[in-house]
Amino acid sequence: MAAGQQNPRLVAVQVLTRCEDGGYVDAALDAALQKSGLPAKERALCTRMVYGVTAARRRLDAQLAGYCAGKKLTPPICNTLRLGLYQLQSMDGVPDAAAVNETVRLPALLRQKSATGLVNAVLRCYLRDGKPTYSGSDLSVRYSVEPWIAKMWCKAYGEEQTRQLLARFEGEFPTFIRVNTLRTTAPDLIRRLSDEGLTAEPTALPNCLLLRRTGYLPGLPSFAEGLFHVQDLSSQYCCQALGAQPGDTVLDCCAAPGGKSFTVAQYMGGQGRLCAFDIWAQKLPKIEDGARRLGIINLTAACHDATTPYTGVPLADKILCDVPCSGLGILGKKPDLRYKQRGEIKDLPDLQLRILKQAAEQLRPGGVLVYSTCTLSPNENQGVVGKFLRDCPDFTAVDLTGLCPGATVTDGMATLLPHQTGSDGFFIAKLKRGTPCNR
Ligand SMILES: C[S@@+](CC[C@H](N)C(=O)[O-])C[C@H]1O[C@@H](n2cnc3c(N)ncnc32)[C@H](O)[C@@H]1O
Repeated sequence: MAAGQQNPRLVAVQVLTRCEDGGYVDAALDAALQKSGLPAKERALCTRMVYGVTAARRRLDAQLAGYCAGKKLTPPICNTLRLGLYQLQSMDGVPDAAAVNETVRLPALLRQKSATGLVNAVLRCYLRDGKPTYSGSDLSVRYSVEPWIAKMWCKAYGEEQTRQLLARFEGEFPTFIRVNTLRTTAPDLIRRLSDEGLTAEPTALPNCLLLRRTGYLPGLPSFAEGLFHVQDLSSQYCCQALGAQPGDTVLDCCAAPGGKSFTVAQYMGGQGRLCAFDIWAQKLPKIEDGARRLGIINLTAACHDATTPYTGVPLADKILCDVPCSGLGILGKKPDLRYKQRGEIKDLPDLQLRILKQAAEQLRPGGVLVYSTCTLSPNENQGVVGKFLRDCPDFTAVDLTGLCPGATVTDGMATLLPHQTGSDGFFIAKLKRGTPCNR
């Protein structure tokens, strides 16, 4: 490492320590990497370490407890030990000797030199023991989630499904993209991406492609030309469920950063009216920039709190309520969500129901509303829709059987479990408003 250059492990420990008080890993890492001046390869290493240690934190702590009993650890030293153990367990490309030697240097760099001996002793002892893996039967420790999450899933899906679901979150998640049908076709985009060195494959869903190898996608000429946007398969099924048609009036109540609005606009063939709302004005430029890049001309982005009436907005043919949620379906991509406390998300079902009921007021008779989340929490999913259907008898659930291969459909509503669909954990309910004669 050149003199004065940042150390990727040091940056990783600093980010991990900063996030322990509740900061978001992705934001803290982005900010630290920008300041760090690290070259691309070291940035990738640092990123892998931060995400990996975060995803395994609960299990690493359980294992470290056996080596550090009775020792008082400061947060930076605790994170140094987690990082050391993680490298020895999960980073095949880092030789054991390098993992230990580089990690043992960190206490001095963190101005906690007195902990050097402890870090050295713990890591060498773990190596001498033959790098044992966690041998307990507690799913929440083995797969590193808060106990209430494992318990909730065992109750909802059974223990074996929960094990498979949690194991899936430890693997790599593929990248899916959405063909911009306003500008190209799937076969043409596949050829174009191949010229740019990427392998894209069709999926069961038309115009959804799976990328086998990815790099920095926004750097591709085809991206700059607006031929696609990145969007998970589950989100694309959600947009398909809405069934927007050219000429429709469509509201997207919780639209930022805009991925689903863009796909819906493509189903609309650029014709009709698409209002993309979000409560945060600072998020609107992301929607507007994306729409501009993709050549979408029938989308208007505006600031609106979806729990309040939509004044001056026409009744809609289709409404998408992709509500704020606990995100438990995307633990593989956002590892810090594994440690959400139940209390932090207890108010979400109430907010989600208020957003859904307000949207319902804005739907024309005979219109269709899709309620979706990227969480696997029955309270936020079937619980909210169940209450809605009881309170709003002019709505019925449209059966989503057959929408997405591998999805579990109960009472017409689809739950997408990642180990069954190969995509994000997701929930989709399609609700139709009766026409005056059948209300
Ligand atoms: C799950 S995200 C939406 C993702 C988006 N549909 C997409 O596909 O790109 C939920 C969004 O709801 C917004 N939001 C939260 N509370 C809201 C409210 N009361 N009214 C409108 N939007 C809200 C958040 O700012 C966030 O952007």
